[in-house]
Amino acid sequence: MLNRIDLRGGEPDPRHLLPRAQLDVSVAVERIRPIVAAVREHGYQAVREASERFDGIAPEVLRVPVEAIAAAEGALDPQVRAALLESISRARRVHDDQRRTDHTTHVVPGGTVTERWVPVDRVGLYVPGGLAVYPSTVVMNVVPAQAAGVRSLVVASPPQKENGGLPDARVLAACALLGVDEVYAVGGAQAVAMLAYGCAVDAAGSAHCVPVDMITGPGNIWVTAAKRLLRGVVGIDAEAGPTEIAILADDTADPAHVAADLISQAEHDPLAASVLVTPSVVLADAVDRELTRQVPATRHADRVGTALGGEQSGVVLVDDLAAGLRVVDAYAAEHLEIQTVDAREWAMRVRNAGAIFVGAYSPVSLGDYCAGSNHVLPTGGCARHSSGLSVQSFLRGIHLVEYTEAALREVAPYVVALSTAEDLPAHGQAVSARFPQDPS
Ligand SMILES: NC(=O)c1ccc[n+]([C@@H]2O[C@H](COP(=O)([O-])OP(=O)(O)OC[C@H]3O[C@@H](n4cnc5c(N)ncnc54)[C@H](O)[C@@H]3O)[C@@H](O)[C@H]2O)c1
Ligand SMILES: N[C@H](CO)Cc1c[nH]c[nH+]1
Ligand SMILES: [Zn+2]
Repeated sequence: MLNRIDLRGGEPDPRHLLPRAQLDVSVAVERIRPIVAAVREHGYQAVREASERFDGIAPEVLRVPVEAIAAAEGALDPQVRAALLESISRARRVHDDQRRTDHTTHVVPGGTVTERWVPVDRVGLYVPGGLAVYPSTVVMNVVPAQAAGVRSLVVASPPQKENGGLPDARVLAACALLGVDEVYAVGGAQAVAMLAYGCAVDAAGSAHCVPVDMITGPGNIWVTAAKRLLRGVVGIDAEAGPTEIAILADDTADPAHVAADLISQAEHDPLAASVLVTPSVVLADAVDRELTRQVPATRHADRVGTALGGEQSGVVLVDDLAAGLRVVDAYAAEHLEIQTVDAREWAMRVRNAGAIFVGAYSPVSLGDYCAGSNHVLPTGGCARHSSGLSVQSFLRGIHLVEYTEAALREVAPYVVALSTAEDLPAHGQAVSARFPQDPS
């Protein structure tokens, strides 16, 4: 069922053997560029046109009334409420622990550098709502932003025809549980553009969205492309696009569980990637049989079949786990499961992954909802350089430089020497001007 890539008996560069999905973010950027330009120029009208085109509904009032948010919470299924509260409480425990304190380094007597951690002022949190709806992503965005101390939080999520053009009711309820009351019924690239550029008053006079400083959150290829395009206008977190799972497994892994985990992430998106890396042909064959059995029975069989059959998914056969480790490191998956003997030891050797799920009882779905970890994670190989969403994502470190007169005098010759070396003598002059009596 899965494409098979055989790397045994050699050491070819695995980066060329595990392609990502054919529609990549750089191609998508060109397609959404006109949407972003239109929102910048025409604001509300362009947002509505794009919503009509891509979501099939364009609410007249983009900002969700606070009464609708409260009503959604009131109508929330008790089981979903309990699950969301548990998810919030576990995520809070982890993210509260990530808070940073200011730190002062005494560089020399009289000379200090203090690092102040200052939260971003206003943040736009994207919550997907196309093929699936994501109340859990409200939790994963809002909890770290609140723990960081962000003052102004706004959520954007696509309008749903089934909810009269409002975002999904469970998404709204999750916002209510977390105390977020600024929510817009906008999705896709138009939402990212609206958050970045702001949006003037709408026909009803109430959709005034003030621009944000930063946009975080996951989304499909179009959302990810818009974040890449608008990076610089606003800050963004890592590119958290179509979901990926890689599983490094040996023949101790249960093939039914491996298959279930591959399917679980493939159900997000036809562009999702599910990759098994193993030295065991026996396991690979057994997983294939399990997929043949399980896929037709799964609710989103079509989407899952497309994702698993795409060139971005497959089984990679390797000589041994050490070779498998090199493959998963080169791939840098959003999620990496390790289902091997000594799983923790292998996990500790991994260099590149958004999050690592260790052993038979830590599947990705646990992390998606209730582990306490964050599920907004880098995709497309961005795990080589970026982290998942955390408190740190919402903080800026600002250096406070404080030198006394004596400390500046002591270092002045070095500043002058370096400014001369760079042919920027005014820099040195700005220091020596403070000590006119000193020999230069
Ligand atoms: N990496 C992560 O951390 C993470 C977490 C959760 C979900 N995800 C991913 O988020 C994505 C959610 O996707 P989704 O589609 O369900 O919701 P979404 O909200 O990301 O996308 C829906 C929006 O896409 C826009 N759109 C649809 N077709 C378009 C087109 N042809 N051109 C331009 N815009 C278009 C629409 O405006 C719509 O509102 C999935 O790919 C999932 O794998 C990633
Ligand atoms: N697996 C997704 C991250 O790629 C997160 C998620 C939310 N809901 C279900 N799954
Ligand atoms: Zn998931």
